[in-house]
Amino acid sequence: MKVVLIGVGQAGGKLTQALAEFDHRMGFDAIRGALAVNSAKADLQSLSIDTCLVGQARVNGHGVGGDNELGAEVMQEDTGEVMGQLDGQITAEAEGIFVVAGLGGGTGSGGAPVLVRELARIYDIPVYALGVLPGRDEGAMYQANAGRSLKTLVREADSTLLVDNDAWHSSGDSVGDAFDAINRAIAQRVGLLLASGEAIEGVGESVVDSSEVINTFKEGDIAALGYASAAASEDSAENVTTTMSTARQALFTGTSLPDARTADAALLVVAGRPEAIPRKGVERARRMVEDETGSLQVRGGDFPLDSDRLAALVLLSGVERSDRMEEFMERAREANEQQPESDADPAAQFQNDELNDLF
Ligand SMILES: Nc1nc2c(ncn2[C@@H]2O[C@H](COP(=O)(O)OP(=O)(O)OP(=O)(O)O)[C@@H](O)[C@H]2O)c(=O)[nH]1
Repeated sequence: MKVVLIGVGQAGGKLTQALAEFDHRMGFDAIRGALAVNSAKADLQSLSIDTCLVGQARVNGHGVGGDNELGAEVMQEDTGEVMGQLDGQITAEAEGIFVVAGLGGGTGSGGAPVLVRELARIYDIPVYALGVLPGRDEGAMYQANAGRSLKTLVREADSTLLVDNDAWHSSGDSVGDAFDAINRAIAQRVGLLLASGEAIEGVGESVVDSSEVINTFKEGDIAALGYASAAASEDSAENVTTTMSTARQALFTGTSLPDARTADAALLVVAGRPEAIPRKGVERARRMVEDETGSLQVRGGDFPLDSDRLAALVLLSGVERSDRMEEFMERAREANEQQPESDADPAAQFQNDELNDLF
């Protein structure tokens, strides 16, 4: 699936860069453009992808300090500049746009929904959000910001693929190291999903194509992505059990949103050398995903990849009823009530009482 990525805020920019690097390193070429947008100049300077500074007139390159209403406002004011920079990148071959952001901060949290809405208005291709939920130990402001941002993203985006920072615990010795490890893990999963939806000439019908990814996303508001891999034998007949156990692991312990299991639709992709992928195993694993998610719309297919391992990717669409989502929304609602009354323009993007009717 050929996509253009737009990272908003610090997490969004770093994740976008990690995705572009993974895509390049693997030789996939699914990512046709990558732009980082931020109100903090310093955050953009450390990136090697294209960048766009917004809100200079308001915050003079210093960021919005976790104020996501201000994040929404600066994006609104400078949308034209961002769109101008995207003009040459979103070409006719692009099949989707991903707006990537950490939902707990200011620039990404407030700016991403504004950008998604604007992109959806202008382009005919699907506009997705890739959003990072703050971990449980992050403060009330982060939870409230993420709740408000998510509320708007769900309304504006074709689908919101959520990644929970709590889904990966890293042994990195600093917060920066831990984030880098999380970003690499996310880039690998999302990068494989995007690449697996690329039409590859001369391969069999069982190979996943971009319409299957798009149609799976279409079935729900919030999506999660599971991943696991294992060493494989060269002979596909010996890999039936491995395919089943890897798919189970991807679904039960490897999702980007812990506990996400019931879904409205799902896509199982088994990646590895074509001669090592057992057809019977893929079909059995697909039926297992059907049983476990309770969805009757579970697509399955292969992704030829030159690797000694077999990997299973499970895209789950419509996971808003998961325990983690409900727990997060409850905390976001509580945190939102504790926030001081907003003095922003009532027509502004976020309204505090909106959270009460989420989902
Ligand atoms: N996975 C991941 N999460 C991150 C990273 N950096 C920050 N976060 C998370 O993202 C949220 C904060 O968002 P940032 O992207 O730092 O903030 P911002 O959008 O730049 O907004 P301001 O700094 O307020 O202008 C928090 O919940 C962090 O835990 C990162 O590199 N990777």
